[in-house]
Order: sequence, then C-alpha cells, then structure tokens
Amino acid sequence: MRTTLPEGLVNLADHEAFARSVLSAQADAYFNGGAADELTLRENVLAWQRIALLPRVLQPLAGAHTRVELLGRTLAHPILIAPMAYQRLAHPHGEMATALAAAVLGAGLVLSTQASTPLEDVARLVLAESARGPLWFQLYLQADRGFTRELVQRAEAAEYEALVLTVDAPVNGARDRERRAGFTLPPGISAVNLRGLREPDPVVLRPGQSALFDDLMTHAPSWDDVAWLRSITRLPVLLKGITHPADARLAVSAGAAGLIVSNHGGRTLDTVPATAMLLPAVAQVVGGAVPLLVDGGIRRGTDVLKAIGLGAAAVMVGRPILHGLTNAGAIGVAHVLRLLRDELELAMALTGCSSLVGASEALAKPMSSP
Ligand SMILES: Cc1cc2nc3c(=O)[nH]c(=O)nc-3n(C[C@H](O)[C@H](O)[C@H](O)COP(=O)(O)O)c2cc1C
Ligand SMILES: CC(C)CC(=O)C(=O)O
Repeated sequence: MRTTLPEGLVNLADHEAFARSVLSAQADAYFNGGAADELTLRENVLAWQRIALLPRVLQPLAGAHTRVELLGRTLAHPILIAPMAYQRLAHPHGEMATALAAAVLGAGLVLSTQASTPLEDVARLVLAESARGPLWFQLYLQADRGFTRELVQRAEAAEYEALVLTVDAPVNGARDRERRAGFTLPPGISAVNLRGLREPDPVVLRPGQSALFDDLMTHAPSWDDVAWLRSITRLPVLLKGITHPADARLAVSAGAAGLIVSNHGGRTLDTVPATAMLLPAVAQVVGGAVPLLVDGGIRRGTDVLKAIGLGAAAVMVGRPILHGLTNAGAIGVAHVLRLLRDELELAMALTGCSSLVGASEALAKPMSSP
C-alpha cells in the first residue's frame, strides 16, 4: 500500500504517468479510459490548453486571493473533487483518503452513489475538519425510486449539503477500452451504499424489441424526476452533465440550484465537444441565475483560471485525484490539490489577477488595432 509520495512528481501529468505505471491494466482502463474512440476524452484536455492567456503587468497583487462564493459559502479556492466510483480500486483507503485530503486542503468533495465506502463514514471524516470545503452527494436515480428516496434520506441524515443529480449517463457509454481489458470489480470492492437494492426483473423482450429502449430506458431519469427529487428533499439539487444551452435553460426553470457543465470526462457519448468549448454558451443563457461548475480535462492551474474566466464559479477535478490516490493515498490526493492550487495562484500572479472575480480579464481576446 503506497502512502508516501514518489519522488519527482511536480505536476498532474507526472502523477498520471506514475499512477499508470503501477495500476493494474483493468483499473487503468476503468479510470483512464473514455467512450469509444476517446475523442472527447482527449479534446477535454486539449481545449483548455488551446485557450490563450494575456497578462496585465504591474498590477497590485499583495493580498490577492483565490476565494470564491458558492451556494452561500465562501470557499478558500474554487477546486472541488468530482464524484468518482470505486475509489478503493486505486488505494485500500479509497474514498476515506480522498475525503481526508479534500477536507484538509479545503477542497469540496462530491461523493459518488457508487462509492466503495459507506457515505456516513466519509461524511463523519469530512465534517470533523474545520477548513473543509462543501460536502455534496452525487445521485444516480435508481430504477427503484423508493430505494432512491431512502438513499437521499441517508445523505441528508449524514449532513451532506447538496445533491448532485447526474443526468448524462442513463446508460454507460461504449467503453471499448474497459471491455478490451475485461474490466470487472475485484472481490471486496462494491457499491456499498446500494446494498439491498433490488434490480428490476428484466423485461421479456419480444422479437425486434430493444433491451435498451424497451427495458433499461423505461427507468431512465426525466425532467419529471428532477421535480420529484426536489419535492422529497430539502437539499439544493445541482444537475451534472448539462452541455446544451437549451437544457441549461430548462434546468434553471426546473429549480436546479446549480449546473455542472460536464461530458462525464468523455466517458459517455464520444465526440461531444470539450467542456471548455461548451461553457461559454451555457454561461450566456444562464446569465448568473445559478452557479455553474465545469469539469473535464482540468489538469493545470491555468485551466482553472480559464474556466472561471469563461463563467464557472468553480471547477471539479476527476482523474488526477485518482492518480494522486493511487500514488500515495491521502498524501497523493493532497499533493495533487496543492499543485493545482499553487499553479492557480501562479497563473493569477502572472496575469495580474488579484481575485477570481477578474478572471475573464486574463483571457486573450481578439485584439483590434489601436
Ligand atoms: C473512474 C471514474 C468514475 C466516475 N464515476 C462517476 C460517478 O460515479 N458519478 C458521476 O456523476 N460521474 C462519475 N465520473 C465522472 C466525473 O465525475 C467527472 O465528470 C470527470 O471525471 C471529469 O473529467 P476529468 O476526469 O477529465 O477531470 C467518473 C469518472 C471517472 C474517471
Ligand atoms: C459505476 C459507473 C456508472 C460510474 C460512472 O459514472 C463512471 O464510471 O463514469
């Protein structure tokens, strides 16, 4: 079990390379793979890289800070950990190590419905840390809505502060890399918070019927379920997986407390544009009515600055957290978070940004001649 930081890791790409050299082929395929030809997976990273920054010099920067406001709280910085299933595949301490690092570093934590650790254990650990960021629970609506309601009640009782309803994955994408590697969960790792869930009996299909459309999709979440979810919980409900501006508008009308612009890290539908490309149009239609978050391909502090500049209130980071976790448990996750925050501060200092409110000023815009 790795608990000390390997030498020589100075950025998130180093963490990724090290993690991929030690992960089993199956876990590597699950964590690092995407859907189909993985175009969206790659574009997510490249699109942030292609956005240029244009510095202002000689700005007053003493006392500058990375603080942001999110759902009525002031956060030390705008970095949250995206919900990711089965973290005990990366490290025996799994979600507990991720949660500890997040809490100590003031990063928000979104726990997956498919976590491999009881949601109550994670909450207890996070809530004990005074410097912690927000603690949210990601919800996959289950076919059994009664079970889903009980899961929501457990999250409320454990003092999660918001629900993040994932809306972009009514079914898994074409995970070619996973299937090639023959990915299955090893014994001892499971979605422990779904224990006791009874899957619906499969429909007996007539010839010509589709297992997807005539069975699985009959339980898929809909806009009515968003209203239902809001009616059974006192927690704010954010929607994760919004990419189309028209859906962003619907989500605001449906009472979403926030939106997460996400293509699921390129793991669901391939060839969806990178989130860096989608964010501006969503920000335009939402017009500040609710906070926007964005995830997908964020690997540098400069990416965080660009995301805020394009209209996000905060960002979520996925795979790099799993890399840190693989490499050194809680210490590795803390290192990834610290690197990202340090890089963000550096990017702000070098673009002349004293607070993230002014992040859009750091983006290079087409220049007209004087
Ligand atoms: C291994 C893995 C498991 C994931 N599990 C979930 C999940 O349970 N629920 C969810 O909403 N998103 C899940 N996601 C998607 C992430 O929340 C996030 O949208 C994505 O990873 C962001 O992209 P990035 O990895 O490039 O940072 C998962 C992603 C990965 C890599
Ligand atoms: C268990 C999976 C549905 C979790 C997930 O969202 C993912 O692997 O991308």
